[in-house]
Amino acid sequence: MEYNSLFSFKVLVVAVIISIIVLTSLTMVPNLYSHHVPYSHAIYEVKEDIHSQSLCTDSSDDDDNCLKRRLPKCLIIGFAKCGTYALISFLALHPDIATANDEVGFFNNKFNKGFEWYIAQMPLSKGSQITIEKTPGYVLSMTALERIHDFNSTIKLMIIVRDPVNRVPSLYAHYKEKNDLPTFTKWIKSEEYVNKMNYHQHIAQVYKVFPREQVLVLCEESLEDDPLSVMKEVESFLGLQPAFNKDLFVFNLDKGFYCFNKSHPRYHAISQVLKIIPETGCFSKAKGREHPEISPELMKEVVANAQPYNERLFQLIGKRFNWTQPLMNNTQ
Ligand SMILES: Nc1ncnc2c1ncn2[C@@H]1O[C@H](COP(=O)(O)OS(=O)(=O)O)[C@@H](OP(=O)(O)O)[C@H]1O
Repeated sequence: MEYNSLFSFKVLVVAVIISIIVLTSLTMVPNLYSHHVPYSHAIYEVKEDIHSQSLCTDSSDDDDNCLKRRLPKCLIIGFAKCGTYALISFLALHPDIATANDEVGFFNNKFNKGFEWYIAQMPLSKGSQITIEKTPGYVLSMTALERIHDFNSTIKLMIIVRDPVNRVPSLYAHYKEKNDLPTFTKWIKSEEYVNKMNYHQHIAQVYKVFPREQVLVLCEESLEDDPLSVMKEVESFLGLQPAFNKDLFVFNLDKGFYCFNKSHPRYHAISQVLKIIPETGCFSKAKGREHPEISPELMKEVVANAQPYNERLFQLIGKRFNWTQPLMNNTQ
C-alpha cells in the first residue's frame, strides 16, 4: 500500500516536471503570427522557413500575417557574370526583401510551365516583403521582356553591367570550364565576344518595353568595391525603409571581395539558403574565378573594342561608370 502511494507520488512529480518543460518550451517558440514578436525577428524566421510549405493561400497578397509564395515585384534581368548573384544575395539581408534562391529562367526558357509553376519557385514571404528573382538571360530576350510586361507592367527591373575588360575574361573562364573554346586571342575576334560588350543594344530593348524609372542600371565594380552604397541605391529604388549598414559586410583579404559578416544576426537567417562557404561567409569559388592571363597588347585591343560600345551605353542610360579608358596615343 505504502509502496503504491509512493509510486503514484513519483508518477505525479514526473508528470508535473514534464508539463513544466513542455509549457516552457512552447512559450519560448516565437509565434510568427503574434504581434508581440519583434518585427525583425519575425521576418528572419520567415526567411529561415523558406523551404517549408505555404502556410496560407487564400488571404490577400498584402496580408502581412500571411506567409506564402508571392510573385516577384522586382527582377534582376542581367547581365551574366556581372555580379548578379552577389547582388541578389546581399539584398536578401534586407528584412523587406524575399529572394528566390536559384535562377528560375521562366520568362525566357520555361514559360510553358505556367504561372503556377513559377510561383512555386518563389520563396515564402510576408505581404510587406518584395519578392525578387534573378535570371540574367531575361535581358537578352525581347520575348522575355514582353512577357514580363504582360505579367506586370509596373514591375521594377534591375540590370548590372561590368567593364568589358573584366567581364570578357570572366565569361571566357566560365565558358572554358564547360566548352572547348578557341584561345582567348581568337575568341575576342568572334561575334559571340563582340555581343558580350553590347550592353547598349539590350538595354535599349528594355527601354522600349518599360519606362526608364522602372529600370535601375548598376555597375559591378561599385558592387565589388562598396556593396553598401549599391544596397542603399537599391533600397531607395525599391522604396524600402533603410536597413543596410556597414556591419553586414566584411572585406575578406584572401578572397579579395566583400563577404557576409558571419557574426551579424541577419547573416544566420540567410546563410542556410545561399551558396556561401560557411567558414568564411564568402561566395563559393565559382564567384571570383581566376581569369585568363591577358597580354598588355591584347588588353589594349579589348579596351579599344569596348570603347564605342561603352560610350553608347553611357549615353543611353545617362550616367557614366569609371571603366578602363584606352591609353592616349602619346603614351602607347
Ligand atoms: N562580393 C563578391 N564576391 C564574389 N564575387 C563577386 C562579388 N561581387 C561581385 N562579384 C563578381 O560576380 C561575378 C559573377 O557574376 P554573376 O554572379 O552574375 O555570375 S553568373 O552569371 O550568375 O554566373 C564574379 O566574377 P568572376 O570574378 O569572374 O568570377 C565576381 O567578380
